[in-house]
Amino acid sequence: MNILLLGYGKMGKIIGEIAESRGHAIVGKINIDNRADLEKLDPASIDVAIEFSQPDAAVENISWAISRGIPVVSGTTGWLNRKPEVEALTLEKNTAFFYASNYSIGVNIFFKVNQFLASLMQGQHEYKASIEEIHHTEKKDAPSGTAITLAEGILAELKEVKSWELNQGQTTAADVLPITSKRIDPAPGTHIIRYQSEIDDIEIIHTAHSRKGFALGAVLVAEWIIGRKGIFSMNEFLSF
Ligand SMILES: NC(=O)C1=CN([C@@H]2O[C@H](COP(=O)(O)OP(=O)(O)OC[C@H]3O[C@@H](n4cnc5c(N)ncnc54)[C@H](OP(=O)(O)O)[C@@H]3O)[C@@H](O)[C@H]2O)C=CC1
Ligand SMILES: O=C(O)C1=N[C@H](C(=O)O)C[C@H](O)C1
Repeated sequence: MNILLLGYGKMGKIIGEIAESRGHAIVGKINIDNRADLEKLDPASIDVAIEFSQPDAAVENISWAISRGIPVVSGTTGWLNRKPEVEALTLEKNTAFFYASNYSIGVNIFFKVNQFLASLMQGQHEYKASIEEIHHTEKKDAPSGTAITLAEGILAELKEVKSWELNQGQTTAADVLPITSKRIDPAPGTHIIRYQSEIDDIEIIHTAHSRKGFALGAVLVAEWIIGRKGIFSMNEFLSF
């Protein structure tokens, strides 16, 4: 499989290594300073693009590939208000777009555990729910995309909670789910869900030990998406 890497930073580099170890070829490594190289590539020779760049570059990168009929696997966080645009372009060009805020299998199991726990907590009004996420200091967005997905899972189950907000320690209303973002090197990604009451606390934690799980997940999805058309997420990939 010929893979174009849109974004060749911390994630792009590990994805490239894992893809090559699985027998794939990397046909382009695109960063902010060599975007002009895109025009030297033959789109017909690219099987899939894997996009891990940065929030303000994601739509341009993804649209470049989709508009040439190249399926895209995207992991960039912090741009999802524009996801409908990308999805419409995907359908118009009859290609494929896959998005996940987190490609690690462990986190996707954690998403399910989070939603199940939230369903059990529905109606237990003495508990206050909160989320904490910890990442390295180079991270550009807050809260993390994973924390937002976790918050959406909780909001779907806890009827008394109406919205989430980025919070750095202030008291929040009972119907608001606070998300605290901490930036501590070299944390690859830790997410903690807490339900706290006067009597006890319940916590579930996912800790990534490296970026390998995110990168391997993205490569496995890139292998899976070949030949598919449409809009996909980890739910389809993992058959959850
Ligand atoms: N979904 C998931 O599982 C995961 C998602 N992520 C997300 O992936 C994204 C990338 O993370 P990470 O690799 O750690 O970040 P890095 O900052 O290490 O890498 C981002 C890369 O994108 C490049 N870039 C910036 N602008 C453009 C542009 N216009 N076109 C092409 N490339 C560009 C940067 O280039 P330059 O260095 O020249 O500025 C940099 O090399 C983040 O949004 C992060 O949150 C991260 C891990 C897992
Ligand atoms: O920027 C990162 O590093 C990560 N970003 C993703 C996110 O925002 O959730 C996934 C992972 O936690 C690492």
